[in-house]
Amino acid sequence: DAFLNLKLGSWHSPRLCTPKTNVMFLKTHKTASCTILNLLYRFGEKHNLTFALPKGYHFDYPNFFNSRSVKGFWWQNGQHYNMMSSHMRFNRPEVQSVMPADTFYISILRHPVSLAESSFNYFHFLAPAFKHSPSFEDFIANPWKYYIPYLRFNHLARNMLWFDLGFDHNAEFSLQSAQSVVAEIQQTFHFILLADYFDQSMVLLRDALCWSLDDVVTFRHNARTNAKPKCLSPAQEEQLKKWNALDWYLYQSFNKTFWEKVERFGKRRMDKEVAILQARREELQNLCLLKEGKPPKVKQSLGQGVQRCQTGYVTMMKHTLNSNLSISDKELCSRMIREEYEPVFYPSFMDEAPCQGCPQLGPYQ
Ligand SMILES: Nc1ncnc2c1ncn2[C@@H]1O[C@H](COP(=O)(O)OS(=O)(=O)O)[C@@H](OP(=O)(O)O)[C@H]1O
Repeated sequence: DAFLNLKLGSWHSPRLCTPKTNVMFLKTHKTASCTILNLLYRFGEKHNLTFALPKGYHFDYPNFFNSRSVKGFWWQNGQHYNMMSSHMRFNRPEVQSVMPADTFYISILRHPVSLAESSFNYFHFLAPAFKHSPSFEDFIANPWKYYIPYLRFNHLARNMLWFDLGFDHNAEFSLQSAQSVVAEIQQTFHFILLADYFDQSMVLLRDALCWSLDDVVTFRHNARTNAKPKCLSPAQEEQLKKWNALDWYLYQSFNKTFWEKVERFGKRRMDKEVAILQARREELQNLCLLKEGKPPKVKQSLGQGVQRCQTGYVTMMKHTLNSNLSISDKELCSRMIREEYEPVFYPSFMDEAPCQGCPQLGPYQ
């Protein structure tokens, strides 16, 4: 059925809604956010949209977002952008001063247990708490031995999503305050995606934005190749949830609303659209990528400066294009594999690389 629809090109049929072009994506860490960035850049490029870009590498992360960190922004000019999508610590009034009033706000969460594992590996040398723990297991067993609250970058080791969304990641958990934070997020963000249900998220996103299905087809970006599945015990998982109690509450809340949305969308319809999305991804992977979606490993190292999305402390998957592509397929495929801040593929709306002139170091240096 999915393949039949695929062949008939049903997702190209005209929609009875107007595609949204003003989108703010709060790019949280280790949540498939580079993959989302890829689709936003592609959509922006296709529709000639403007992006609010940081003056440096990030919007002054981990400090709160300030409109002064947007390249070329001068609030007195009353200028606005269509899209904003780099890492930041969210600050609603400042973001609203840069983005138009009808902006569609989205962000993405991931289950705190797998998020912690990804974060421990990726940010091992950046978060002091991780750096000083001999192993992930040691950290889980006794995080307070390694964690000093409010030490710069230690938020990457505890309630990182809560922090990125602009709240105090060291606050004691209380149901009342957690509920009020969730309510505030719900007031600001129109849709919270879940990395753990990426394809379902894409189907809902496409529906909410009135985009085409091809607009939300992506390859997986920024994945580790050396990620051995960690066999954590149920007790260790519980410890991690307790340690990240604010993020765990956040995740549970938005997981619940996510599945309510799926219910409203229709489960059968969801299954069908997910199947079409997956079939299209496979088709594009077969067309574009060497060895059908099994890209060769590339050891990233600090100082390369190109793929700034990647710190170099872990081995990342690097997509490699098939060599015999036609000119038009090559253009399509190049866009599909474009990483965050890859100057070679800078679209026209990025007149210069945001990192030009920056020291060739990894993130946050
Ligand atoms: N499509 C899709 N579905 C599910 N998961 C995905 C997807 N794309 C990327 N990923 C995983 O997201 C992790 C990278 O997240 P980010 O791109 O947000 O990282 S970063 O903060 O910008 O460095 C990284 O997780 P780990 O591999 O566990 O580290 C990616 O594998």
